[in-house]
Amino acid sequence: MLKVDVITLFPEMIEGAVSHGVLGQAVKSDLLSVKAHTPREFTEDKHRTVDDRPFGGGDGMIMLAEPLKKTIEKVQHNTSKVVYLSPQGRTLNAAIAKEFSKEEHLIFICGRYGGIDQRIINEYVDEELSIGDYVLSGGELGALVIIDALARFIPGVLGHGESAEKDSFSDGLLEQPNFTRPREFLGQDVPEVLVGGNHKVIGEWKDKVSALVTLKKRPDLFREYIKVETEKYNSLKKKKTAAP
Ligand SMILES: Nc1nonc1C(=O)NC1CCNCC1
Repeated sequence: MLKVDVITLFPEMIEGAVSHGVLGQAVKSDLLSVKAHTPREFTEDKHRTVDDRPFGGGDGMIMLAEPLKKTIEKVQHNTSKVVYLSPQGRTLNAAIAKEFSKEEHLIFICGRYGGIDQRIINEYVDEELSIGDYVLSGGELGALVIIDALARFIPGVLGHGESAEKDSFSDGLLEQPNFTRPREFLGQDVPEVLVGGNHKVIGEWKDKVSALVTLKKRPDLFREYIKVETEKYNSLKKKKTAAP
């Protein structure tokens, strides 16, 4: 079972978010463990200080190294992967979420204020990860986005018949449009093919429309998809011609 420890000044943000929906069910079913830890537990002064002014001046306070060190060392063991949420990291995508879902133990460090002391990054952080090119007030929402995205790749988390492999982006394409009852709404009908019951034809329709939606909305993704599929085809062809 993948174990996730989140180091945050606001543990209730994490605890609340992982107790609902798909994530809540995954935790309840012991498919995933998510625990939050605050560096304030490891402060010794009466104000429970976790930040201080940056050397060299500048805006924003910096999270102190000592309470972070103690919190990390409380949860860390030899198979831990320590991830710091930061705009300076590589940007999250489905492939990274899938990669992370295979880890044994993830520790997410959520910075607040201006960030954390660089010596913590140098000493403990295996990877910085960003959820996008913008600045948040804290790393907690980033950690939750990653936890939600990676959970979908853990076997058993999604319902029967559902699979993260069919999610948008997982096969490199956006998802086709979805419909449910009624058959007609606001003068718009459900595509006939989807109510025809022929699963082969429905699957072909979904694949075609998924490619068309991607071409229209994300031509960059579509170009990458064509490149990957062409490489797969060429490699298969090479194997066939090489085979005795
Ligand atoms: N973008 C981001 N992806 O992950 N974290 C991000 C972020 O903006 N973190 C803040 C940076 C300034 N200090 C508070 C946290």
